[in-house]
Amino acid sequence: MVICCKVDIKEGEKIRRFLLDNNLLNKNYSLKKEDDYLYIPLINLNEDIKKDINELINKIINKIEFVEVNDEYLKKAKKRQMNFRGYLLKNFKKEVEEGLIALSYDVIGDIVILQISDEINEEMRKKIGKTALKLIPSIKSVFRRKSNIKGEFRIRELELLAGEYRTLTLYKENGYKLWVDVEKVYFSPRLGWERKRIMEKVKFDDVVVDMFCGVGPFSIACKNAKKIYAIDINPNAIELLKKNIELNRLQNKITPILKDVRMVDVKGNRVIMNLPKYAHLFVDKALNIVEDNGIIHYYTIGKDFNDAIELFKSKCNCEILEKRVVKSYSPREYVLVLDILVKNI
Ligand SMILES: C[S@@+](CC[C@H](N)C(=O)[O-])C[C@H]1O[C@@H](n2cnc3c(N)ncnc32)[C@H](O)[C@@H]1O
Repeated sequence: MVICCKVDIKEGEKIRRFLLDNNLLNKNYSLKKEDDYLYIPLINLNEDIKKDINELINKIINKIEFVEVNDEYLKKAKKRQMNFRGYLLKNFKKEVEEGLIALSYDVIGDIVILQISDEINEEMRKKIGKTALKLIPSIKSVFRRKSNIKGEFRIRELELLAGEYRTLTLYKENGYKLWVDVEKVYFSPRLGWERKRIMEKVKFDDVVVDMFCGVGPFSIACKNAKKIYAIDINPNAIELLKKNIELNRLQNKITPILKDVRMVDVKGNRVIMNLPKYAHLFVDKALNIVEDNGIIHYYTIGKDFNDAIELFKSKCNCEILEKRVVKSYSPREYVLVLDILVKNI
C-alpha cells in the first residue's frame, strides 16, 4: 500500500510542487487522476509528519485527505534509466581513468562505435556492447574500434560487440543525409560542426574542389555553390557518394570523380583538403587547382599552426584568413584547419 495525498485536481500541480520541494513525493510511483481528484504518492509518513504536512498544506488549500492506495493502482513510474556514460563510470571507473575505455563514442545513424582497448577481455567487451545497445537510444549495432585509421582509404577495422552485423547506415546532419558504410569508408560525425562552418562560407558562384571527398559530406555541405568536383580514390566511397548525390538531389551540381587527385585536372576557387595526416604531401596539387584569390581549407595534424603556415608561405603569396582546432587527435596533437587565401603562386 502507498500513502497518497488526495487533492482536488485543480490544486494538484501546486501540491505536487510543494511535496517535491519538501522531499515528500514518492518518485517510485506515478500520479493518478480519477474523476476530479489527483492521487499524489508520498514517501512513508508517520502520524506526526502527516499532521505537519496537513498544517502546511492547509495553508495552500483548504482540504487535504490522506488515503492508502494499493500500489498496483498507481502505475510504477519508470525508473530513470542510467545513460551509457554513467554506466561506464559506475562500473569501469579505473579502466576509464587508465584510458582503456573511452567515455566518448561515435553514433553514425543507428550504429555506435565505442573505444575499448584490446586489453579488456572479449567477454567484457561484449557485455559493454550489449549495455550500449540497451542504453544508447535508436541503436541497432555496436562496434568497437579495432585498429587506428590506416591506409590510403583512411579506414579502420571494427569488431562487432552487439546487435546486427550491418555496417551501412543513413546519417543526418546540417539538413542533409548521407549513406555511410562505417567499415568501407572514412567518416567522422565529429566533423559535423566543421562542415557547417564551411557550408556557411560557400558563395553561390563558387566552384568547389573537394580533393578527398569520401562519401561526400563536405561536397554536399557546399550545395549552395555553382559547381562541386568531388574526388576520391576509394571506389566504395565514390559509390556511396553517387547515392548521396541522388539522395540530396544534387545531380546538377556535384561531379563524382574516382581517381587519385594527382591525376585529376580541374580548377576551382574553393579547395577542400580533408586528408589531415597526409595533406602536406598534396599542397603543390592544391596550388595547381586553386585559382588566384581562391581559398584552400587545409586540414592537418599538429600541436600548433606554425608548420602549416610556414609550408604555405614558402610556396605562395597567401594570407591566413582563419585558423582553428577542429578536434583532438592524440594527447598532444590536434586536427587543425587553416583557411588560406591564395593571392598568387
Ligand atoms: C580523411 S578521409 C576524408 C573523407 C571526407 N572528406 C570526410 O570528411 O568524410 C580522406 C579521403 O581521402 C581519400 N584519398 C586518399 N588519398 C587520395 C588520393 N591520392 N586521391 C584522392 N583521394 C584520396 C581516401 O580514400 C579518404 O576517403
